[in-house]
Amino acid sequence: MIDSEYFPNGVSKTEYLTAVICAFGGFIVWKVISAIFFSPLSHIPGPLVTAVTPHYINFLSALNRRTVGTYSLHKRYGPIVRLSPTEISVLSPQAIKEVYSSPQYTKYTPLYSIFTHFGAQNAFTSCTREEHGWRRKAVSESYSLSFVLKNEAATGKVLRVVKDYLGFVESDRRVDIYNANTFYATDVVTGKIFGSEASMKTLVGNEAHREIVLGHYARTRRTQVWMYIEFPFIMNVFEWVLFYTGRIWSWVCGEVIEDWEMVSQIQKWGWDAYMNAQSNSGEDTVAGRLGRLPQEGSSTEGVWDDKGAVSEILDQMLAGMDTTGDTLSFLMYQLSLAQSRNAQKRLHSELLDAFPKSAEKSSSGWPHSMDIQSLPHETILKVLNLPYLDAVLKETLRVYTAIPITLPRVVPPSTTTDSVSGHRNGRIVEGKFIPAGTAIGTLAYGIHRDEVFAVETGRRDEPGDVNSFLPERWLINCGIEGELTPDELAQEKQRIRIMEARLWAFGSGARNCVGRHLSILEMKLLLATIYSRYQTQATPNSGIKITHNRWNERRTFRDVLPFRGVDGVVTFTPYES
Ligand code: HEM
Repeated sequence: MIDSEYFPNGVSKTEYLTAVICAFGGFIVWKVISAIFFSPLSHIPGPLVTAVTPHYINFLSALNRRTVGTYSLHKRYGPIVRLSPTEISVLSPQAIKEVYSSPQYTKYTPLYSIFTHFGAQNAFTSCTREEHGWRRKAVSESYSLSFVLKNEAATGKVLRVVKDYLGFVESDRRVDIYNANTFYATDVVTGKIFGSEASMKTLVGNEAHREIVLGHYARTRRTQVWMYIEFPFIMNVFEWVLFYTGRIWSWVCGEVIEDWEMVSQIQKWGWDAYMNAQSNSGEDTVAGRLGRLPQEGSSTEGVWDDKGAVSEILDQMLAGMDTTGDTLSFLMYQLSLAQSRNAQKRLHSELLDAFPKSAEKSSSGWPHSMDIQSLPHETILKVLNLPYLDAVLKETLRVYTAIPITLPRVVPPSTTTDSVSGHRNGRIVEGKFIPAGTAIGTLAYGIHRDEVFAVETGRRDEPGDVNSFLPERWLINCGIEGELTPDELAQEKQRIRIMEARLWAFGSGARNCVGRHLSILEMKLLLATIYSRYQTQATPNSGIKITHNRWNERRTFRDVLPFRGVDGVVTFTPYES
């Protein structure tokens, strides 16, 4: 009889099990050691755990701490840091130039592909230079500085929405600025795309439009976007299951579910507005231009159908709504805090000096009177060049940049061998060889905390370190009056030029923000109108019931929450006339 504790060859089961466990353990140890010492990214500085697994950075994402966590790693390990076995982060002007100025670094698709609409690519999501170039060419003219400022009708469209904003504030001077500013940015960008008549009218109280916008930013939607970014595989499987369940349902019940019926409210609105814009061709709008493209044959390199055009339009709409809305909210909230009282006073004085109340001195009565539909070109240029207004906006874009996260690209292959390292098939970034296929990116949050932004004001109540909000750092001699020698003046100008070159809120290279001129114009026109008329004051814990408190709802997509925990209500008090 054979003892059940032993195999026929005499080896005990315990010995056998021990051998299997040891072999498995050895395999794991070998995998870990080889990942740490021999993997393609093992020579990149970073915590050991990031050489072995992507779960460290995924864990930070789950805690809403990816951006600040990556920045801390840079502070510890320097300008290049490994985030996972297949991803690195870089933080230097040279690396930005290498990665974002070269069209060979393509976009990293798991992040960008969630911004496609109706299954069609657009300028933002297209990956390679070939896919992107012709789309970008087709849209960029409508957003160039000269086109945005082209005529009084173009700027008049923005002013009409500024007037609606004033009406919104006048109806209740305690304003949930998050909603107000998202509404404002939405009405402006849809006015630009579809024309004033066909735009969204959220500020003047169109409830259906408000519901669409707020629904788009509701917590569930944000979580969904976050899931797509962090767990693309799970979400793709989920989508696949949903798609085939729909097909089986159609087959069993005979009820056909069209693909477009599964799209969101805002996508449906964009589709209808685009179709209407094609039949109302009177106004020169972005939608009208895009609709005409295929017939005019302007896009020779690519094929443009209705789905492609609507995808492009939705991309512009969504890219222009919360970026601009959030920037305005951060700026207004910061100015409304007690510590910014002087900044607000200074802005008000600058506006009154530039546009005195007496109508004959002011070019049109604006900003004190809104009985106008457009402003002369010189007035617009004057607004754009007001130094303190400009400084406040730049400082907001620096400290509270609306897209602080890593913008990922993929390292391209190379055809030549690097003469210094002898490596093939990859690129040298920050002096290190990075193999082709590695995800690489930088984050504005970190770039904007570089020492070049630090200033010495000499005042204890105005710390000039990189984390404080100090618009004065963008002014010559930090706005402190006094004579400067020619050398000192030249140094100051150089200091500001360097800071301007580092400001990365709108990205850089061929994929930079197409809407930045529109965005700056709309923000400055609104801010000039508001701060020449009103004092604003933050009212934390206002007790106002806010149905969609987006302030607290933001997930990792923008994981830096400057004003966490406050309800975002600001009181507008008119200055004595
Ligand atoms: C404060 C406001 C804004 C900020 C901070 C901002 C920021 C950015 C950034 C950083 C990028 C580059 C993304 C990347 O490289 O992956 C970008 C791209 C883009 N933005 Fe903006 N944006 C703003 C407003 C707008 C507005 C008003 C529009 C309206 C048209 C817009 C449309 C776009 C589009 C279409 C792209 C993709 C460009 C391309 O890939 O060719 N943005 N934006």
